[in-house]
Amino acid sequence: MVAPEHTPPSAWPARKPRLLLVDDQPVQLQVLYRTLAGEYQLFMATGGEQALKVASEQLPDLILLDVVMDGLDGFEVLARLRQQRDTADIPVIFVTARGGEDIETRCLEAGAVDFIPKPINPSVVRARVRTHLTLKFQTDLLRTLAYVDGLTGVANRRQLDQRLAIEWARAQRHGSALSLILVDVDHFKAYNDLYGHQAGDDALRLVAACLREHVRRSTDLVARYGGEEFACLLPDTDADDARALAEALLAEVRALGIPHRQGAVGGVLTASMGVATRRGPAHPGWQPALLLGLADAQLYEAKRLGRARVCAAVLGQEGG
Ligand SMILES: Nc1nc2c(ncn2[C@@H]2O[C@H](COP(=O)(O)OP(=O)(O)OP(=O)(O)O)[C@@H](O)[C@H]2O)c(=O)[nH]1
Repeated sequence: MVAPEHTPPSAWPARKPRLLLVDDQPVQLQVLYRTLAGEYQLFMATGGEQALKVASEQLPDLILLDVVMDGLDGFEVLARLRQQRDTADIPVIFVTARGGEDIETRCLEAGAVDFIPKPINPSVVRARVRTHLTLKFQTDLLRTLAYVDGLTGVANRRQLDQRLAIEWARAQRHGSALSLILVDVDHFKAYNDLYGHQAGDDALRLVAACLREHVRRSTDLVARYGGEEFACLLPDTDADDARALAEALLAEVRALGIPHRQGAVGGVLTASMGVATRRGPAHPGWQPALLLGLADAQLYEAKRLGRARVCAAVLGQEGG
């Protein structure tokens, strides 16, 4: 059975999808507006520069872009959208009067997902917009499933490994600092045994949210590293700052006040932290695994010394 047109496919978000309509002729914009108003949240631009500005401010789900415009034309706008990280993946449908024979091919080769000829047929526009939004939202969903931990909503191990490789290469290139905090919940097996697996899951969600709330720089990453273990990747963060942050996280996790009768201290759930920092000039033999290994060794040391504490070490020359 075909779903009625007003039933959004399941990958669609609960909010109204956001469309940016771009045409330098107000009459054409109005036609598009009348065709799509109601079902979508619409933004409009009457030129290329304005389109780029609105796109980066509003991050629409889909852009309907006129090809022939004064100033920046549609091809230039699309090329610039692709150069910006935030707008690079926004699908674009070109809308244009039939030009030369190869215009459709040119539009698709430039990276547009589709091409709609003017004068537009409203039901064709609505159908194509719907199709491309569905593809876009399915892609978003797959990306989320591939890179986000299902239980806690923070990054998963795959995302951590990829970001660590990127940040490691950057730190080596610039000789900049890169820190990693491994956070492991203390006596978590006992917690599960005492309070049940469901309560264990809830506790992991609370700890993840706590880490995310306090690891705040836009370049930082909080990830679930394994069962009851998390990682905080901190680019451009030297040993002292990383240690201070780890101490703060230690206090914040404890301050959650999650009761744990067999916890390490104070009858509440705590975590141990292992911190590793790389600094100074690049060393050709160094690999990201070295930073992970060092953080892991520090975590082990924190556990060995009685848990609910921070241990830290540095990879690289002193004062580098
Ligand atoms: N509820 C829940 N438990 C999990 C999850 N992942 C791992 N665990 C549990 O976490 C526990 C980890 O136990 P251990 O590795 O022995 O560590 P621990 O009991 O925390 O002891 P220390 O780390 O030495 O303080 C195991 O019982 C796992 O089953 C999860 O997603 N949900």
